[in-house]
Amino acid sequence: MIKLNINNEFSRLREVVLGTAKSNGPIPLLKDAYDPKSAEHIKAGTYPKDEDMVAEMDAVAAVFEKYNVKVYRPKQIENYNQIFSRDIAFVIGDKLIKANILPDREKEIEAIHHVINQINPENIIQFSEDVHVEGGDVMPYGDYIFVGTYYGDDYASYITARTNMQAVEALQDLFPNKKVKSFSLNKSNTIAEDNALHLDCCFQPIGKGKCIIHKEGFTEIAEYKWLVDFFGNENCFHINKREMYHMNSNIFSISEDVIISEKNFTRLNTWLRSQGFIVEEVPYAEISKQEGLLRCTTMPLIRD
Ligand SMILES: NC(=O)NCCC[C@H](N)C(=O)O
Repeated sequence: MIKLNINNEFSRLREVVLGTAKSNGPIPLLKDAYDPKSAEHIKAGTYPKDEDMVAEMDAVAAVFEKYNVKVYRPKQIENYNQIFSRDIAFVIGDKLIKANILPDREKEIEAIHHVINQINPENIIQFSEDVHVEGGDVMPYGDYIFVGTYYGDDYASYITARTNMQAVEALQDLFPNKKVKSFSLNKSNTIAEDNALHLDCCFQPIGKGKCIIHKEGFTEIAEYKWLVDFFGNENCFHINKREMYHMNSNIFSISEDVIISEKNFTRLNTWLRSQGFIVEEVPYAEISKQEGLLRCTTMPLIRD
């Protein structure tokens, strides 16, 4: 049995699901892209190749091995994108919530049944169909659960809006003892620099009471300020539009002190080291072309 335990983004990691890039199938048609950064690379002829992404994910697997973290991989579905495990399900406390994900991605969950079968069925939750939620938008933080969403009436017109207010309510009902705090994120179906696809694309708490944050990711300045006050401005690493585009907030913590980060994130990695973090650098620039990075490709099951 897997004894789920996740209450934040940075306690010592013990077990995790890491996606796979082995068989993504042919380059998608532009009309089938569901995020603007993938679309940009389809148009430019620079869409990432499976073998390059496999090599990048192998580098992450090697870091997990170094830190004795148990890694589960999805079973292969031929010609299907299974890179971003984060979004298909997520763990809060001892519960695994199966995401009601974008229909284009709904087969991904089938490929982790060998993991789900090892979890007490009482701890597996599936919300009703009207509840849209993807794991990239959900972050437990002690007594809080932070949730990225989009408040606009035009929610349905954004393929980049993946978590609705029904999800915020459903999470509050499921965890009555936690404070569920929602954040409305700026969306763009066409311009990647203006699109905070998920909360983890513009914000992430890390160890030592710090966080990474991108102001323009938030539609409500008051909600952005709430986070800055909550962490304290001196503990916030502010990233600009370009850094958000490259997904600097989407690194991944193995513990309070150890962070896996992309090797080209020079400004971020220098700051992290200056704050006493150990930074394990990996190449992830090819994965990044699909508008996801390290947090997106991992789904933690057990932290201390
Ligand atoms: N948590 C995340 O931000 N996941 C990235 C998902 C990227 C994928 N191209 C998508 O649009 O669903």
